[in-house]
Amino acid sequence: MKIGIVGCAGRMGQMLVREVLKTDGAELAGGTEPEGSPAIGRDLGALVGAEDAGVTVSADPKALFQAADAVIDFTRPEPTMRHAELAAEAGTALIIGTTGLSAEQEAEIGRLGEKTPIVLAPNMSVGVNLLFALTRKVAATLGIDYDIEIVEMHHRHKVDAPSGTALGLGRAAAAGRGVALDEAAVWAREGHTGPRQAGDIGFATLRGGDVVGDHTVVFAADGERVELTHKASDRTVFAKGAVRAALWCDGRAPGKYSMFDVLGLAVD
Ligand SMILES: NC(=O)C1=CN([C@@H]2O[C@H](COP(=O)(O)OP(=O)(O)OC[C@H]3O[C@@H](n4cnc5c(N)ncnc54)[C@H](OP(=O)(O)O)[C@@H]3O)[C@@H](O)[C@H]2O)C=CC1
Ligand SMILES: O=C(O)C1=N[C@H](C(=O)O)C[C@H](O)C1
Repeated sequence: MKIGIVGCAGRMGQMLVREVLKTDGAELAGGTEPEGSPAIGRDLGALVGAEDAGVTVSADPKALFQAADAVIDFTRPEPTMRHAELAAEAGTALIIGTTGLSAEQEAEIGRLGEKTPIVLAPNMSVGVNLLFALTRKVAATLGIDYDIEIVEMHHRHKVDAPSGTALGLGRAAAAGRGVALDEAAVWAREGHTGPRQAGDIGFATLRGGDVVGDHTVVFAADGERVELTHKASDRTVFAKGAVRAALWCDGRAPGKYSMFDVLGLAVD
């Protein structure tokens, strides 16, 4: 399967290039970066410190979507939306790891998914997808007496908050309680906030250093506390999940899919 990487010089882009190069059944179709990037014209293998791959970085996503069977996108919301349009036009599968998408943008991706398979997931690691399922189950089991708080920490370069994964954990907790996240979420606290309201789902965001991605869901009651934690120490876990999703799209019917679909995890 020919796989293209948009944003191939980014932190995740480089991991994805390396992962495609070492995956059986996957071939690198090319990569893109924005116009003016110093990476344009460089061999993709050399870009990531590997042997020459025989394909170069371009600023032409349209050509990449025409050449590839699947494209993986870990960039920013605006280019991701353009890439989703190109995927739908070319009938190329698209794997989206970009976070910080608005509800409207996610809905538009759903519409474009009617034309081609699109996998959209805020976290492609197996461990975090299991954590989504566990969070939903624990929230449903423990009930309203257990206050839910979601804490995440990421590296100093991250531009969106809370992380896409923290939002996903919030949605899972809300689903376990049978409520909508928007009605329960407390995104941050400052000043004289008054006491915590029963049913709130609180978020706390930490940024610093080179932290790859830590997430904890706290269920705090009188007399005890349950904590579910995932810590990513290597971005390879996300790249492996994304390449697995791209291969999973081979021959797949159009649709908007999640990593639960790719991993065969059941939602109950
Ligand atoms: N779903 C998951 O499992 C994970 C998701 N993420 C998400 O992935 C996204 C990227 O993260 P990260 O790799 O750390 O960020 P980086 O900033 O390191 O990488 C983003 C890359 O995209 C490039 N880019 C920007 N605009 C375009 C464009 N129009 N065409 C092509 N390339 C473009 C950037 O180029 P330039 O720098 O020149 O602007 C940069 O190289 C974030 O939203 C992050 O939250 C991250 C890890 C895991
Ligand atoms: O920006 C990152 O680095 C990460 N972003 C994703 C998110 O927002 O949840 C996933 C991972 O935690 C790393």
